[in-house]
Amino acid sequence: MTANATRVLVLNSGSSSVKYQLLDMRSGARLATGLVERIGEETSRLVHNPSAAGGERREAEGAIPDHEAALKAVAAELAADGLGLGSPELAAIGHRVVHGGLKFSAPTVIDEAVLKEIERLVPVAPLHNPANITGIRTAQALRPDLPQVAVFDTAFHTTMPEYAARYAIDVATADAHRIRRYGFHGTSHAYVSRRTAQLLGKAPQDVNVIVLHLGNGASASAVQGGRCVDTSMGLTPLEGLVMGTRSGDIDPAVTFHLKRVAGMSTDEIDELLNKKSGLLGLCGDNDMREIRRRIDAGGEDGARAALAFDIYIHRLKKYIGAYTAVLGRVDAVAFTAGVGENAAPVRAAAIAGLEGLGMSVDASLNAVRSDEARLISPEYARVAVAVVPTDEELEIAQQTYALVNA
Ligand SMILES: Nc1ncnc2c1ncn2[C@@H]1O[C@H](COP(=O)(O)OP(=O)(O)O)[C@@H](O)[C@H]1O
Ligand SMILES: CC(=O)OP(=O)(O)O
Ligand SMILES: [Mg+2]
Repeated sequence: MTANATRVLVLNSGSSSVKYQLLDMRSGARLATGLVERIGEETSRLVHNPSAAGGERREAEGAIPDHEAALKAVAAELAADGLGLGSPELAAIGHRVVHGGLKFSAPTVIDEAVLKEIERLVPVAPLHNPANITGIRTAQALRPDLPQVAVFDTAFHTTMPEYAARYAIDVATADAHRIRRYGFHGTSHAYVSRRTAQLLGKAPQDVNVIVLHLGNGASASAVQGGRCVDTSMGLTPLEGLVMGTRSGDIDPAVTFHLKRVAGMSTDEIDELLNKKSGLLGLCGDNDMREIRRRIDAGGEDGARAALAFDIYIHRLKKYIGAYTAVLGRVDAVAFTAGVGENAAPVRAAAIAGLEGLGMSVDASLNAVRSDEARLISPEYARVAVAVVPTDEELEIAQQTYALVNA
């Protein structure tokens, strides 16, 4: 790596999307940001924004069949602005990797052994790890000389105490198959809990925060003095909150029933719970904007959307209550990710009725639209309620750059 290599490209490959950012770590500039969504459909869309590097924002629609094609399209867009992967200014590529099991509690330079371990974990992150592997392999082929770094969603949760991480099942069976709670979205929970402490003017070690990461995937975590002590996702990103298309918590016997009585196969049940459940399964929509629109329109259709919304909120409230008990003292509740940052009605409904826990939301502060971290609780409130935009890409870039310069 040369002294001029101060840039990091971050790839956040999801099940059907790739988000990316090119950052200059010396100046802090985000030279390019972008997104490929609906990969595998006819209507894939690429949005590329190199405005910080003086380029023009571009949007293209058309079929992008898989993640490899998506990454090649991203590489071509970057190259068109003189920001291509061939640039000598590039120091490293940082990859979000969703499942790192117990092996990886820190960012890791990727070699064949690391890739093999990420591959071994595919059965416990079937929507995510395959996309992450494709991202890594494609980037390696384009720049074999460059360090590629994996930043794991599970890393932040490795501090969970054993009594929070273990399921109450036979220990020998659990250990033989490494069945335990790993937790996900850790990069976001780490960033948001630290940023919340900063917003309160305190050091992370002095603050207890409940972080609610509400995107398409959603998870809650209890962060005590900067360390994660509990989180809602488990062996896989299926447990916990109601999500866009995932059920979150259910009685595990539902799966036996679906198999024995409904005659479904294991793969069909997997698909049902991961892709056809959650808000989508409940009302036919997984986008909170559309759900709010239907509720506002009223009628029978609105009532169906309202029930889905209420189920989503009820689960969220239960986790806020549970993590209040786990933490003992809560200094802040922080809402983040697509729904948490944008959906004021979700924040209002989740906190409504929690005055007994010292939590409330000021309606006019909650209605403000902003990209900044901000408080939405009234001044007198015992617990701060905050909206804190997450920045997984910045966090991944910083961890990647620190590792390759260590
Ligand atoms: N303005 C908005 N109002 C309400 N919900 C929104 C808004 N913008 C985005 N969302 C929600 O955020 C979700 C995407 O969140 P995001 O954190 O980007 O998810 P992911 O990273 O899992 O793809 C959308 O599916 C939608 O439900
Ligand atoms: C782990 C996980 O659920 O990630 P995402 O929200 O990106 O689907
Ligand atoms: Mg996300």
